[in-house]
Amino acid sequence: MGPPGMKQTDLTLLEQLRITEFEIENRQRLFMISDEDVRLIVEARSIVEAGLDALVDRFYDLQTSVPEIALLIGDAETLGRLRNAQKRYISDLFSGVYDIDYVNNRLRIGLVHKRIGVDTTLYLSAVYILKALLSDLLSEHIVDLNRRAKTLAALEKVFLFDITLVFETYIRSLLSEIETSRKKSEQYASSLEEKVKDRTRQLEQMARTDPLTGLFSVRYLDESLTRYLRAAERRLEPVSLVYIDVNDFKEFNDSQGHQRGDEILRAVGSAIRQVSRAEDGCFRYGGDEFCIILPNCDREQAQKNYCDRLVEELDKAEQNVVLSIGIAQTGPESYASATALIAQADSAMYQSKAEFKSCPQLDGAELPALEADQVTDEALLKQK
Ligand SMILES: Nc1nc2c(ncn2[C@@H]2O[C@H](COP(=O)(O)OP(=O)(O)OP(=O)(O)O)[C@@H](O)[C@H]2O)c(=O)[nH]1
Repeated sequence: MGPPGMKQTDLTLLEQLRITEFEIENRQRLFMISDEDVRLIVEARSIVEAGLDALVDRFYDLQTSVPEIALLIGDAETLGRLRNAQKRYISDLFSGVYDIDYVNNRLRIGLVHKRIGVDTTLYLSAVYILKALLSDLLSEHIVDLNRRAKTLAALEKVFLFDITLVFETYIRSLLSEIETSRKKSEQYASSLEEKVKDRTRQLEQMARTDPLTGLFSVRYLDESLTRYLRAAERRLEPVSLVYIDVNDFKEFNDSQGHQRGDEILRAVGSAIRQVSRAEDGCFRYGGDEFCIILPNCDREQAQKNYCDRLVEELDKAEQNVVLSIGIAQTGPESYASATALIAQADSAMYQSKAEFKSCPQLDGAELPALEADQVTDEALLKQK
């Protein structure tokens, strides 16, 4: 083919197949077509011209008697065109000029045969019949046996020369069909691969997300927290884990219905998203519980910059919802495991809840302050 970007239709058949004058001469040499062969063929021309119409009629009588050939030819007009083309071919054959034009016409025949679906067996049998008819005609008129044999041998060589050209385009056109379907199946495979990747991404996203709140699902909490802890350890930064539980959530469900319960959980989720930074990890732990990982954040900052703001934010949407919140900090001196940190934050949350339950009329500000060594992690109650 030509330079990249060039279309097949920009090139002639000869250019596509790289058949040059030199290549034509080379082929003639390979089939040993000598000047004498060409001369003998040209000398037989008058015999052929005189019998041309009858010969072509006979040829098509034989061809159309084969049902599959008659079907391929199809109609009288096509048959008429084929007769003329065949006459031109025989005239060209006996002109003795096997140049670029001649070759180009032969190549075109291969292409047309391929296009209309003439298989190679039918083509070869037609060549055989034509050659037999021409042999009969020439044998009838060339009396000198030696000359007759030489003329028929010369004809044989030119026929072979022609057949190779026809097959050349035939094969090339088959190869380009294979190439086209290979490209198509490659495209199909890569589009399929893309679809599978997209779907996998979607499924992963779905698996990672809690559908009700849009926060991350608990399934990834351990794995994710471990990653946060490793990163914090490398940078010697503290990490805080905030454990949140909705107080008396069951009551909302029981008295106002499950849908109302869902609405509250969504409101908590949305308040969490509102106050979280992009680098925080927000998880629904299950039921009415939530876990937030705050990287590079100590307990005090978690309380002031996160928990207080979260309570304020939730208050805008739900005035009667109270959260119990526990905070556990780890690092920068030493680092707890993910499981231990979750357990600490959970127990801090429980302690805070217990205090709220024993003294529900107090709000957060009035709650007795917890001693730092009283619990591993400070328990906090956020109450409105
Ligand atoms: N509406 C709704 N309810 C849920 C969902 N998941 C869990 N629950 C319910 O949430 C309730 C949680 O109740 P508990 O664990 O007893 O907690 P609580 O009522 O908040 O009690 P305390 O934590 O002691 O204040 C249960 O009744 C669950 O059935 C959910 O996705 N939607």
